[in-house]
Amino acid sequence: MTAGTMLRVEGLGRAFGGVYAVREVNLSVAEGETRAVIGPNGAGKSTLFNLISGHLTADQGSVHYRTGETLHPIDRLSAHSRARQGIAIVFQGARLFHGMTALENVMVGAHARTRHGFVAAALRLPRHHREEAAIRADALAALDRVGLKEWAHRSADVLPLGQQRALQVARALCARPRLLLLDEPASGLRAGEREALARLIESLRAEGLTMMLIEHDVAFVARLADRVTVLDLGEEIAEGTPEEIRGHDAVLAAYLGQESAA
Ligand SMILES: Nc1ncnc2c1ncn2[C@@H]1O[C@H](COP(=O)(O)OP(=O)(O)OP(=O)(O)O)[C@@H](O)[C@H]1O
Repeated sequence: MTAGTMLRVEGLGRAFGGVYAVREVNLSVAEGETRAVIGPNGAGKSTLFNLISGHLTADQGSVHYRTGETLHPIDRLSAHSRARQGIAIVFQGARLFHGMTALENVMVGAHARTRHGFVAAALRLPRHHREEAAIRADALAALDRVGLKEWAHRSADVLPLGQQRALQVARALCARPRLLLLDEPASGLRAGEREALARLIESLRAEGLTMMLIEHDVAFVARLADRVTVLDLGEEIAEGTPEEIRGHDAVLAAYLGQESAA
């Protein structure tokens, strides 16, 4: 069976103070694909993710996303609406809620997507109790999926960094995403923690979840990604399989340029 397209980005552009952070970017991500987005610092990777998730609005271009059988434009939808349609993002360096358990951290994320949300929760309406039980079950399932079930009732503050990242992924999974955007989930992790995260991403990939992943380590990318998009100065300079990208002249130039500037 040929997989359909999950996401199509056309001519996408966004400027800050007259300078393009993302410019004329075109890409398509297939259902079930893991797409890595790489590029030097300031290349526009995070901006691209925020344009897809709706946390930033585009100046130019469009984003189409699969709902049902076809792709639909989502440019006019808020981040909240896009999240409800299954686009989840784990922000770079996202924080956890201190003083809460791992389970509560996941549940707080899930409350934001419910129909009644905090108002019903605060008023303790009956419908809130039904929702609360459902959210709790979803949150426990998400923790189990990332290997943190044993930590559910422990304070999130004591989690090692690698498990904090897994907890962020659990929060995103609790919304039952169809497209998961991970912005540098491995940054700052030690080798063992990176390995655990790689295995988690591999397991989500094996489940068929469509993902986009920002990452600097080319070996990490080669292991996890089906295809790689390379950005430099806001523009897409290459796209291909990890093997194709590794030998690409423009990619090497972008990275070497960054090293010599550093
Ligand atoms: N909210 C903002 N206001 C002003 N400029 C911004 C804003 N967000 C991003 N930029 C600029 O847009 C460019 C792209 O930034 P972006 O964070 O998307 O790059 P990146 O590839 O994710 O970089 P890094 O690898 O360092 O995270 C940079 O020059 C950055 O300074």
